[in-house]
Amino acid sequence: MTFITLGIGYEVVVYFVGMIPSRFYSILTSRDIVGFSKYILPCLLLVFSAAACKSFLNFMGGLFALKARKLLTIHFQDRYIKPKAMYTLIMNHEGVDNPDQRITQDIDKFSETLRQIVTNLIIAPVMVVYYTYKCWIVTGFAGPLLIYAYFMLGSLVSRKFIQPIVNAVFFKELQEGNFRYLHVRLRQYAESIAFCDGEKEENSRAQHSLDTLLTYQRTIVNKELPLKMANESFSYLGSILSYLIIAIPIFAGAFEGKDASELSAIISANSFVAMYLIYLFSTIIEQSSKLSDLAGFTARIGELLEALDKVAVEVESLGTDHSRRKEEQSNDLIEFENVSLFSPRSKLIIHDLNLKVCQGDNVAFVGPNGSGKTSILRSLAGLWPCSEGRVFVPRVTFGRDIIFLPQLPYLIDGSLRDQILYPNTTPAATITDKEIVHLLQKVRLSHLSGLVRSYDTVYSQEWSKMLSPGEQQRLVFARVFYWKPSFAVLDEATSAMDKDTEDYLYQAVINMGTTVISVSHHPNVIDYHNTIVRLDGQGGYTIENKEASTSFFAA
Ligand SMILES: Nc1ncnc2c1ncn2[C@@H]1O[C@H](COP(=O)(O)OP(=O)(O)OP(=O)(O)O)[C@@H](O)[C@H]1O
Repeated sequence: MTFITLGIGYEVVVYFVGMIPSRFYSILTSRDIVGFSKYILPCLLLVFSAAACKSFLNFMGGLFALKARKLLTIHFQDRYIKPKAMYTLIMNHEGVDNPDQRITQDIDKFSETLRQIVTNLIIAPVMVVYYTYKCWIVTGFAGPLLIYAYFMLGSLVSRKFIQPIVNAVFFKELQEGNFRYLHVRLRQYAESIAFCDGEKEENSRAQHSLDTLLTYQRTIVNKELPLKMANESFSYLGSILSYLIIAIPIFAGAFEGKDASELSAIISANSFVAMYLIYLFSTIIEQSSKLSDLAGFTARIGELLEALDKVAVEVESLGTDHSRRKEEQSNDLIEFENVSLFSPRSKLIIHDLNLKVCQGDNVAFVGPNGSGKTSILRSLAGLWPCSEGRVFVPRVTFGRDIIFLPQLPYLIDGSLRDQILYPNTTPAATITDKEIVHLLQKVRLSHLSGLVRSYDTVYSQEWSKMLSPGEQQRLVFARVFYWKPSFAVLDEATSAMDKDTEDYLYQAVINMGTTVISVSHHPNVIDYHNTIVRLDGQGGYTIENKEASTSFFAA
């Protein structure tokens, strides 16, 4: 409302500013010195009011863009960063490129372009009606009719040039995302690249990506040229049209009997009305190039929104599949019942897996690379749906019943305290300094106390520099000792540790009463498990335990 009020206020002031020349003509041609000096002050006031209104309008536009970005980004983040949605989107919807870029950049550009358009267009329709009326009073119906016909022609021409730009903007943003991702990866893998002397190759890849991006950018620049030419010609022709329109009543004899000074004042006042009406239409047409950008950003944001709608349905079906529990299902049991699983590329991972994991029954999944060990854990976590059968798991509340540690330790941007508490699902979860010292001792990372400034000092990328991969795995392992879950699912979570620490940590977790479900290639780790599930990579498996050993093969 403030925005609209300011806009209307500005237009009213502009109207009076527009009348200033006409008033001066009249004062000067009649050599009225008293009138002249009296008119200076209101004239200055009008000019400063117009400047103030325009500045505040711009300021409000800034706030509008900020609000639009905030609302949209929060909406997208809430739908994207939620259980399983982000993972499902990235895994199953590869067509939706760079969702991160759409959320962090495209929404911002969308809001900024929208602001420019809205600032110019929010009150344009009202003003068009008002100035049509004013123009009609002076020129009769012929003036507005000419201007409207002119406007229609202008819109048709610019419309023809907009569509190709919309597509180009869409693809340019896609390449923008790819280019940015390439640089993020360079930073992430700087050490590996340096070890391999891969800089030359990386440089040529970066160059290629930049070339592709610039080709699209160049396409936009090319396609904007005819649009800009049409819009500019439309604006300049418009100023001539205003004199054509004011000529109508003059030649029709409407101002017969007026002397030259009166006539020049009338021409000045009336041509302003016609000119302003044309200016309003030109402004509307000029927005077309911004509209094409806006349409490009809208397409990218809209596509993500549609994908998130589909993801919500997919996640819901995952949820019903996964968390259905038997009446008699106990909280101390994980059960795979006739589970068959395929990868997203339809590779058979496991056929008809039947396995009960009771408390104290430590299970290890073993098998060659790519045989599907992690995939089975994905079905356990509810990330992949089973094509047949069900996985029954205890209530999945992180830290109480089940905890997953992947092979790549995930360290957050935060303090040491945050690292241990992650993911801090319950606001009540806290840890004292004494407990931190104790946990660090437990995972053999006592020296970390000396490396951090305090347990609450926030670090981001420094974590990966402060700690080696094995140390990062140890730090993440501290979460198991903090949460003391019934089940710990460890997917090669100790693969980078030395054997001694690996043995020590496995022993400590089992002594704590936590049941471990592991994936590992290390024989010493496998020894800590009483049930071994061996995958053959073809969908078949064998189960070995202390009492007996059974074999199952894919049909
Ligand atoms: N997101 C995915 N899309 C398509 N196929 C996938 C995906 N993730 C895994 N796969 C396929 O599923 C198969 C099993 O992968 P998985 O990661 O479970 O193997 P793994 O036994 O844990 O291997 P490793 O011992 O190397 O860790 C692989 O052949 C892999 O190509």
